[in-house]
Amino acid sequence: MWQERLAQLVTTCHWIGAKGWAPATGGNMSIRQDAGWCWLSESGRDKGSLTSEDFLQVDIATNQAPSGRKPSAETGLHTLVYRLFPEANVVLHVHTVNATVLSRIEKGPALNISGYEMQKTLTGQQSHLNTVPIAIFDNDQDIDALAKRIEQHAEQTPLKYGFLLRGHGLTCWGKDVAEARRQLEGLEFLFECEMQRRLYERD
Ligand SMILES: CSCCC(=O)C(=O)COP(=O)(O)O
Ligand SMILES: [Zn+2]
Repeated sequence: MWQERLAQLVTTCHWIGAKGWAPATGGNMSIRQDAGWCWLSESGRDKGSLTSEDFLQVDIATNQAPSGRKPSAETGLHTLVYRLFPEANVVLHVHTVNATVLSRIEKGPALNISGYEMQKTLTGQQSHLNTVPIAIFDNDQDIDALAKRIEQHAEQTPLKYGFLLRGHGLTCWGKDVAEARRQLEGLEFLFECEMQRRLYERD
């Protein structure tokens, strides 16, 4: 089961690379194996040309990789998602221009998306009239501290779909590769719309 999921993830990484959403080794991707383990992209790789050999098994509770190779520098954010959301089986982190810039333009704690038909690409959303908040966290080179901050925030305000790291990128997830990929593409489309709207409306 997880082997098939990993093969699908590799295909999705190539798609992400072709989109230009993981430039210059940016981004990282993972799948859940089971309740205790996940498979994460190796740190420093070009994420657009990964093979299944470039994924390392990681303990979700401890962030340790038995192989001794170095999983993503942002492993702690992937394992946090797997701990917070038992239904999440795939995590995608990308460095798109829209996520990077919009998360800086928006100074508040969330990007509120409303008024777009494409919101319905996000699981459970049925109307453009709803507001979908995507939380934004200030970036931090200390991933343990960042993960703790996100975890504390999530205790008060549940996260949905993903979160933005200010000036850094988007992390999103899904129950399977298809859902994570659809939501990534949907969010990126919505971010592009919001960038353009703010440019033209000077919001
Ligand atoms: C190369 S961009 C800086 C690190 C980063 O934000 C990222 O997403 C890639 O880090 P990794 O260790 O997963 O290669
Ligand atoms: Zn990153």
